[in-house]
Amino acid sequence: MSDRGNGGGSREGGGRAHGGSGGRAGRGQGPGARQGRTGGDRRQGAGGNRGRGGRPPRAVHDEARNTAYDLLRAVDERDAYANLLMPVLLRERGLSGRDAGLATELAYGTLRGLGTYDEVVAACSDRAPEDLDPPLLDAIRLGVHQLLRTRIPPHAAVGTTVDLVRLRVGVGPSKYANAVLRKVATRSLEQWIPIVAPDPADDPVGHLAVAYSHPRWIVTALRDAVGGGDDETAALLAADNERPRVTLVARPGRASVRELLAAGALPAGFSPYAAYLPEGDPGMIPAVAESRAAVQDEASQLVALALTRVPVAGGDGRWLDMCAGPGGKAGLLDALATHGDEAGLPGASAAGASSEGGPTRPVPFPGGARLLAAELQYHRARLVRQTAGEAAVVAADGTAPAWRPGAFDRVMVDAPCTGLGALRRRPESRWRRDPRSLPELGRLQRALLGSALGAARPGGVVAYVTCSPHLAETVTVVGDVLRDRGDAEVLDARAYLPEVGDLGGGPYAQFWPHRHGTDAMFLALLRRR
Ligand SMILES: C[S@@+](CC[C@H](N)C(=O)[O-])C[C@H]1O[C@@H](n2cnc3c(N)ncnc32)[C@H](O)[C@@H]1O
Repeated sequence: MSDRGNGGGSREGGGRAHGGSGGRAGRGQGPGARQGRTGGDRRQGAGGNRGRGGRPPRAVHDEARNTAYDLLRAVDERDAYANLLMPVLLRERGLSGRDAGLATELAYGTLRGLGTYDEVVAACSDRAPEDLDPPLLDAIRLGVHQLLRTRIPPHAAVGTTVDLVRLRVGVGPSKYANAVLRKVATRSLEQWIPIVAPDPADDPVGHLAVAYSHPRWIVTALRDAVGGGDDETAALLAADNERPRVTLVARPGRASVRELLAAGALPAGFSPYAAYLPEGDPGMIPAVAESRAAVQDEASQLVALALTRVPVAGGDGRWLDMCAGPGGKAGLLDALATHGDEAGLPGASAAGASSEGGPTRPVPFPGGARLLAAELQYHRARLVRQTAGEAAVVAADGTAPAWRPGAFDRVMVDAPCTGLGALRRRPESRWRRDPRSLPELGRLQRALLGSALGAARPGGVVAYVTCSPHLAETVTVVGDVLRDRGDAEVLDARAYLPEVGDLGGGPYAQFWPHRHGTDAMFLALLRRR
């Protein structure tokens, strides 16, 4: 993984294990070379795992921890996506129930927290984490996660990690891991943070980066976007470290929230088509298995719904989703276009609101439209076909449109972005994102939004959406495109989401994990003049 990029130098704290004079520890070096670098720690391991007569006992194979470890190695060695690989590993190894839950929690928690953990490791060793052999470092991180963020007893956290290192890395490194972890175990996470993180008075961003395990540039970007100071930034970063709840969408005309509730889901807070699944495999719910319902973040549902609620005068039969793959929003838009917004809005009616309420009042769409879903990548366009059954789906470049200008009444452009709004979902992604991708993404975002406005007819509506709150991808893009084109006006997106509060100062709507429990999704609604 690329960059830990944290807040800066650790301050001296708990006694460091003596790692000797640098050099990489690991399989390449004989264990003898490393013995003694761990501070000459001859004491019994904290796991009590030294056998009689001083000989180490046979390490115990622990399938859940081994699986978590293999996931960490795959993420590091071959850039695997944790949330795609983990289900495969669990299936291959026959892990289910508590073991599957443990393996997943340990792997994802370690990936999220490693920015903090590496600073603690640095304070407990005279070798910098980056000088350690990556397999050893990953195992130690797994142990630190168990010590500092789980209820696993310290002796078990240390003992099982030492066993893991002995089995998977070597006997010498296991002694080093034992020494480091025993030092880590002398303090709680709350006690380590003031020791290893920069002083918040001197370096607030650096402090937050270490305390909440985010790269520094992401802390800066999120702090600018949330605009609420360090306390609110801390709440946001903390929410990024939580496992997101599983939210389902019942696609109108195909499934109902009632059906999802009957299958064990709970009522949702905002979207009339959402339900929360507290536990269990969503794929076991018939409506999900039959693609009538799906897993979809509530903010993703609401931005699609908001686009359909803006009244448009004249015809309203042609909709476009310009960046549709893999098809989450297209699946909902397709169902809304075909069957209408069945759930409706309190106090609004499809018949009267448009004429009586003026052009800004939200209106439930009555149905009878057709969606064209476009996606650049052919294999992702195929996925859209599975979710958007009534839509026409094409593999097409939205910046070089195959459709006539001004052909659509409503256009969704859910632009490619850094994904900083969905860090909760992809545990390793914060370490892989690169701020150097922003200029190129910005060019594409501007081109796509310009093209979306070109595709909308005068009076038609465009939704510009990103799963990132980064200002360079949100307000800056919209502002630049509006200034250059001069043929669109901004609507107050919040007016089309009356069930959601706290969406910011407008006219855009910004969702937040710590405020809404959703991804940090951004929505701008624009009307073509
Ligand atoms: C943020 S994702 C869209 C997610 C999708 N709306 C959903 O809800 O499932 C952005 C998508 O835009 C596609 N894309 C990138 N450049 C594009 C272009 N020039 N034209 C059309 N699609 C493009 C990407 O392949 C990616 O699938």
